[in-house]
Amino acid sequence: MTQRPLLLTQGDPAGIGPELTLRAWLQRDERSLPPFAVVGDPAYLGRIAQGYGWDVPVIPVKPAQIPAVFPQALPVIPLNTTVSAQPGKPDAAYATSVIESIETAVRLVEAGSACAVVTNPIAKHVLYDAGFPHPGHTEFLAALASEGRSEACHPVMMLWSEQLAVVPVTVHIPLSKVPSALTTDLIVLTGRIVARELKERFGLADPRLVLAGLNPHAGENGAMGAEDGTIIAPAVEILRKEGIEVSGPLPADTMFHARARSRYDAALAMYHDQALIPIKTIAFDEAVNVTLGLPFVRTSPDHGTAFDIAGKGIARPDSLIAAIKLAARLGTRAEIP
Ligand SMILES: NC(=O)C1=CN([C@@H]2O[C@H](COP(=O)(O)OP(=O)(O)OC[C@H]3O[C@@H](n4cnc5c(N)ncnc54)[C@H](O)[C@@H]3O)[C@@H](O)[C@H]2O)C=CC1
Ligand SMILES: NCC(=O)COP(=O)(O)O
Repeated sequence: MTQRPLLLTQGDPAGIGPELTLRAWLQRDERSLPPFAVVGDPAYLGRIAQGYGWDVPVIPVKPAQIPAVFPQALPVIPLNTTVSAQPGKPDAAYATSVIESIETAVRLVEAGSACAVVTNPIAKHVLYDAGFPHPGHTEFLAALASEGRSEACHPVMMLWSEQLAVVPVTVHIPLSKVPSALTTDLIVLTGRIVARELKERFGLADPRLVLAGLNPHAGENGAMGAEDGTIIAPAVEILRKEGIEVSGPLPADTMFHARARSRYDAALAMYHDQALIPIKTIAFDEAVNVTLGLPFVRTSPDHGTAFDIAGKGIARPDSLIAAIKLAARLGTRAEIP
């Protein structure tokens, strides 16, 4: 069996993605990383490596050449657009290259040339300035995956680590819009996808889910908010009837300590920060963002573009490396003989 390589996207060229990618390649042996290539601008990556004095030969390749090149050089699938960004100085002028990189990586994975996509961080506001219509990677990847299908993919964001896995049911929307966006149907759909993929992709025989409440004390019997009883509790009932092991709604403030975490495999949170604060507090350097509900594997580091430290050589590659390893593990299912 030959494992197909992974494809890393360029991410925002002014962020820490390029330097982390170079560092990951430098650590390929000590961290036992599978072969990967970047979809990016080889000249730009070469300049970043040179700026740090890192010995990273960068070689433009076609997908089939990645495994042979990877041991000696960082393989790069060249973009049509060139990049001349300055680390730490985001600019919407590079949005075309950012989007082209993601789209090319997805198409190559769909064509079977690679087994998974690992995205480097993008700054959403920079892409919005250039007219990008999707909230983030998660929704853009689902839109790309849905093209030509009769039914659109429903993407689910999961932040995963050995200690904790969390899923925000609503994602990149203002807090004020969360109560109206939260429906029993949305929670049930999310719970089904999480249960199915924890089984099929992560290999858990009987995944245990918990659902957080939305309000303090999960609503305190309705005195502190109605949604826990009227929207979340019915979703728990429906999922249970479908044979999924699930409990909740639980008060969110007491479900993330170590003993509570030992009782479930994934926690569904009702909004972005309810999910991401606990995992980034417990496992900032190890956690991985993985998109469920897609027909291909996509992972990403848990952090963003970190413009404040880009170009300083101090960004830690650990979460990107964890994302590469998880993508390889999940992508193994799609291995070719
Ligand atoms: N998957 C993605 O594409 C993601 C993109 N973002 C984007 O990133 C941009 C910046 O977001 P922020 O909230 O500032 O979060 P951030 O994760 O970029 O930075 C938060 C803090 O953590 C530090 N940090 C982040 N990664 C680090 C690393 N590998 N090593 C050492 N320190 C690190 C940064 O220096 C900063 O002080 C936003 O525009 C957001 O849209 C945020 C999260 C994920
Ligand atoms: N806070 C998580 C995040 O922003 C990741 O979003 P996405 O780009 O993976 O959709």
